[in-house]
Amino acid sequence: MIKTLAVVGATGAVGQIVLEEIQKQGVQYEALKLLASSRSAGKTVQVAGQDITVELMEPAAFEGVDVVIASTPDEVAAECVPWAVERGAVVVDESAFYRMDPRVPLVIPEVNPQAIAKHQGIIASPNCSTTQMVVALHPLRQAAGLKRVVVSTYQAVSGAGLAAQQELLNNTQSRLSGQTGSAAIFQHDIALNLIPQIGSHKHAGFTSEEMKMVLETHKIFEDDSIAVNATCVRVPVLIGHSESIYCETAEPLELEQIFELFRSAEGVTLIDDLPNKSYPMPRDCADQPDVFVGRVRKDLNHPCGISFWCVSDNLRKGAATNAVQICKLLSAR
Ligand SMILES: NC(=O)C1=CN([C@@H]2O[C@H](COP(=O)(O)OP(=O)(O)OC[C@H]3O[C@@H](n4cnc5c(N)ncnc54)[C@H](OP(=O)(O)O)[C@@H]3O)[C@@H](O)[C@H]2O)C=CC1
Ligand SMILES: N[C@@H](CC(=O)OP(=O)(O)O)C(=O)O
Repeated sequence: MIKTLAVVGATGAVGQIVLEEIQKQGVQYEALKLLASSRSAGKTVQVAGQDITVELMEPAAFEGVDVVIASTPDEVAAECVPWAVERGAVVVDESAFYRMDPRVPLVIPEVNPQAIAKHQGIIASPNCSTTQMVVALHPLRQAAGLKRVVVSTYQAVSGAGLAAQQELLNNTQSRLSGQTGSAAIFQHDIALNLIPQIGSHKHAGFTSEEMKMVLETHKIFEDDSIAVNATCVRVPVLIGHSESIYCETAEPLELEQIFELFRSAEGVTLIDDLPNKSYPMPRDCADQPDVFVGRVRKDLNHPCGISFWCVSDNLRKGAATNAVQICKLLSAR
């Protein structure tokens, strides 16, 4: 049982789902604190039928807190996470800021729960696009090794926070009424459009989001030899990231074996019936905790090549659900 649990960024796109997931997953705590910036301090949020006032996040707010789930922008995490750790709390952080720090475990409970044991006060939850891909690849890798991954993402606007969802809705209304919409959160107007840029230029023409998919996959699987090549695209969908994944295992797998691996994998739901038009789509997968897989095919030209389609709610398994699962693992230790 956690004595005092603090949710930082409780008013954000991810933070709001964290509050739901805490109840859904049955996290046991004596007291719950909600923290955010001065923009939201003083507002009331309902959690499990109880009104809780949002407090200002400042160093003293972490006095007496045992566990923190933090969902803030990177620069805010950089400042506030040490405040909590210095006061003895363990922090599950959703931001990208600490993920590649060698002292910080980067954890997906279905894949590398053992990594939690090495924490020194901070445990990071991975990037949303990386999480769903790694959950889906894990059973294939366990059965036959993993050499190469080529992934193209179709990422929902909610990946960029609450304000981004409003930008899609406003700009779509504008377009439909014959006007042009302005772009504040995204690089271009996202309405009825696709933007092949998520994050900033990072390395050799790849964006920061694409490089996260490479580096975080290596860290979680503890294997830098896996060749990962990502192209990340923003699409005009509210919730649910989709991914077209091509991978090459070290040993060949039969198609029926691949289906069976997906069917029995923890956290994976297989929906694959093309003749009956049945496959995962983001609208159907929103609000669900799992990673959905479908359109599974063997490469016609390579014995170890496998193609599949993967969809998951970026705010749930991509963020809040994963962080709350980590919190449950922590409190069970
Ligand atoms: N959206 C997604 O799919 C995913 C997001 N993440 C990560 O989760 C984190 C949160 O993202 P998201 O919820 O989408 O973002 P939002 O913009 O929707 O929410 C941000 C939250 O952080 C709070 N915050 C901002 N600045 C401060 C501050 N100075 N002090 C205290 N609180 C502050 C906001 O509070 P206030 O109401 O006061 O502004 C709000 O609660 C980010 O690091 C993001 O990269 C990770 C995986 C997936
Ligand atoms: N960048 C992701 C969401 C996200 O916030 O990722 P990260 O936590 O790695 O910054 C997206 O926009 O869909």
